Amino acid sequence: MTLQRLQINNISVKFGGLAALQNVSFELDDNQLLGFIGPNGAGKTTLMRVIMGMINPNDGTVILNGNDITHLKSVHRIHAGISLGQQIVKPLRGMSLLDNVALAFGGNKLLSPLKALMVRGKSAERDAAHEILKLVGLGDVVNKLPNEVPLGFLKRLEVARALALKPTLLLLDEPLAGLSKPEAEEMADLISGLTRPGLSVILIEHNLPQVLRVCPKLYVQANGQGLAYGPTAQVMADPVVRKAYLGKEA
Ligand SMILES: Nc1ncnc2c1ncn2[C@@H]1O[C@H](COP(=O)(O)OP(=O)(O)OP(=O)(O)O)[C@@H](O)[C@H]1O
Repeated sequence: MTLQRLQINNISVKFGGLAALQNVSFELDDNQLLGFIGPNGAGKTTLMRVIMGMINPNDGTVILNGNDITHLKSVHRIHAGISLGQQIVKPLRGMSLLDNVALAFGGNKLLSPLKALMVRGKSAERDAAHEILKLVGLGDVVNKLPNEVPLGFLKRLEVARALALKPTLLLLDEPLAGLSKPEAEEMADLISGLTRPGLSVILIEHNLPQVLRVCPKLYVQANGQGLAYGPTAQVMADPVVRKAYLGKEA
């Protein structure tokens, strides 16, 4: 199944007295790469967690392909085609890069991570994991342990693990953070290349030059509120965005 449409409708989230998200709305169709930007504390990660089912919103709905998934558990959202690459990479340190991906690959079929561990040896899954690692440029280091490779590789591994769940909607939370300029450029190209009919990507990033280079569409948020959404050039020309996000009007 491909992504027909993700609809975020008036989502609000409160953490105690703090309104982390206030009436946030946007839509995403298939084969789109949406850059999701905003200053620190804007609520970007919170919104990704709402889409992934890790946080229950106080108000609003998340609609996937016409179905209300607002209160669906994360595991069922994974089965429905949503996957998340997290900001802080947490590979299983005692396992090779290949096994890290093979394990995630089993995880899209099983409800229990423990059961997924038991299928990690299956050769079909290891073969598929190898293909995914090649896709993210890690084909030559599949047998290395996470501690033996640089952060740039671990960021790619996180993308590979998210891809192993066979998503139609991939959420990536700051995949360029901590990378050098050339590494960030390569990663941005990699992400842009992943987007195709059958896979849409939401890219949360602080690296504005790379976001502007590869994302045809942007969603901008500040202080828990959506500021602008649309084609990149149009959004970046919006005086509200320039003032609130970039700190200047012209
Ligand atoms: N579990 C939580 N409990 C309480 N407050 C939280 C929690 N998670 C996030 N917040 C607060 O909600 C606000 C939005 O945080 P969030 O991490 O979503 O922002 P962000 O845009 O992803 O920021 P950054 O770019 O710094 O990662 C912040 O003020 C943050 O401190």
